[in-house]
Amino acid sequence: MKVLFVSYEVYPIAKVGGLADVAGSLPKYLKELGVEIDLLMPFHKSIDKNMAIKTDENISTRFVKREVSFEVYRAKLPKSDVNVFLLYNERLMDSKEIYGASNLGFQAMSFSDAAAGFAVDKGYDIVHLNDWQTALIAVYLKQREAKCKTLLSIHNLAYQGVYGKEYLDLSGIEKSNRNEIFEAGKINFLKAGLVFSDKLSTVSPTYAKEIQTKEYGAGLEDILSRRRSDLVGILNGIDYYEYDPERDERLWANFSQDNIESKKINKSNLQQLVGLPKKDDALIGLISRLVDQKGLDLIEDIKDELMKLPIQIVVLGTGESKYEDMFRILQKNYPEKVAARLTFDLDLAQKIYGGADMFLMPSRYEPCGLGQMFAMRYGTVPIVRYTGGLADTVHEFDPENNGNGFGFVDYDAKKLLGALKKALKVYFQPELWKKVVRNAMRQDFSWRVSAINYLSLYKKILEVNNDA
Ligand SMILES: Nc1ncnc2c1ncn2[C@@H]1O[C@H](COP(=O)(O)OP(=O)(O)O[C@H]2O[C@H](CO)[C@@H](O)[C@H](O)[C@H]2O)[C@@H](O)[C@H]1O
Repeated sequence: MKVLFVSYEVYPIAKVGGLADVAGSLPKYLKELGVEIDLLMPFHKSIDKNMAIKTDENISTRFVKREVSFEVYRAKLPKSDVNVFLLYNERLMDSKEIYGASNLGFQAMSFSDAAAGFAVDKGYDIVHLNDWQTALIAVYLKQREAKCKTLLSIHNLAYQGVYGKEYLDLSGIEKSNRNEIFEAGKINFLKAGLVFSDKLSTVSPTYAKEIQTKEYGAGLEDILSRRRSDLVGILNGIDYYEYDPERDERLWANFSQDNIESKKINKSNLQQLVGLPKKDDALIGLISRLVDQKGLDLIEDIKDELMKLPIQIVVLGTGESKYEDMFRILQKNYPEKVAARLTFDLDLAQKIYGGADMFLMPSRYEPCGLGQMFAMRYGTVPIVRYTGGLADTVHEFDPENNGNGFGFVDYDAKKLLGALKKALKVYFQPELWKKVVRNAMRQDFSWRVSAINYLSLYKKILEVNNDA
């Protein structure tokens, strides 16, 4: 079985958020299961030119109205045997930011058209698409009458790639394929993928159900519920080789379930690094894109009450200025309690996962969420809103000492405060706290199980193919 996994982000080559983590790890595990899998991504301007070798191949668009030619580069996914192909066009890749191109819509469309050609030329059986940026591949494959099948994975329904009519004209999408993807004068790239892909998946079972409702469907609930028999939720995993508290060189001290005490060394070093006083207060980490999805307005609502609790907060994130400002001001007003690092820093992220006591993720919606999984792997207890993948991975610590975290259901700031207080109560009983930390560390969030689920899905897609 030959699979082409297509993504705009692949860790460690280019990363903005969780999509990169998935694309940089799932293919490795599928390869171990015997799938012949290659990655395909744009050669973003931010990527070091020396990491890949230029091949003598070029691949051109076939449908988009202004023909675009891409040079094909080749590399290996670091620490693996997985091939990565990168498509480069100097004019289209004109920004150091992954999503900063002057014409991102046209870039994504041209990349998708060329990617469809690449998949056909190389004879892949399945093309695995990820999010709106690659969703048009399903349409272009259909227009090529290609044999290969498609799976579209939704990592975040809120980003859909919606563009004006001129993009529909530019796209070269045939009239017969336009019906559902052109609405109210706009073309919707993600919807095109939802209509034309053979199978659909999203990154947790709960989110798969939620997105069929008006509350979470972001306007696409109808097509998603119509296609529910083709839609599955497969929980993301994390890379257990790359993220291992026993070996992680970014930590000051390594630790394991049997040696949780060493985690304290990381805490005090982290406090020093970010300029917080060394105290026994609970150190809460928050690592996130600072956007509405992540429930940060709940923090804003209770910030004064929060500052009265025996806690310190270390925030690492970039995003909307209203949230960056909120944390900047909190740090200014409470320098002993809040450290805000408004930057993108993978090294600091690991130090926070390793050194914090708790990890805060009060998301409004969360397709899967990786932050809480990294946190648990490093013995950092999650406090979450039970939605999407957070509901599938975090379970309330109870009087029988079962459970790996704390949370709340209603999207309500007081409920968040209540969850934090529950966590603090346990935190100040060190023997009990060790139990919840151990429970969190004992979870298996590796790709082991989920990769097998993807493999079964690939097989199912090909069975459909053979029957046809
Ligand atoms: N400033 C910063 N510095 C360093 N690292 C930072 C950072 N800001 C964020 N990160 C890292 O980016 C990743 C975020 O992943 P998440 O899955 O938690 O959310 P995201 O919304 O990006 O992903 C979307 O896609 C993923 C993958 O499917 C889904 O899990 C998720 O629910 C969905 O919203 C984590 O690895 C985190 O450590």
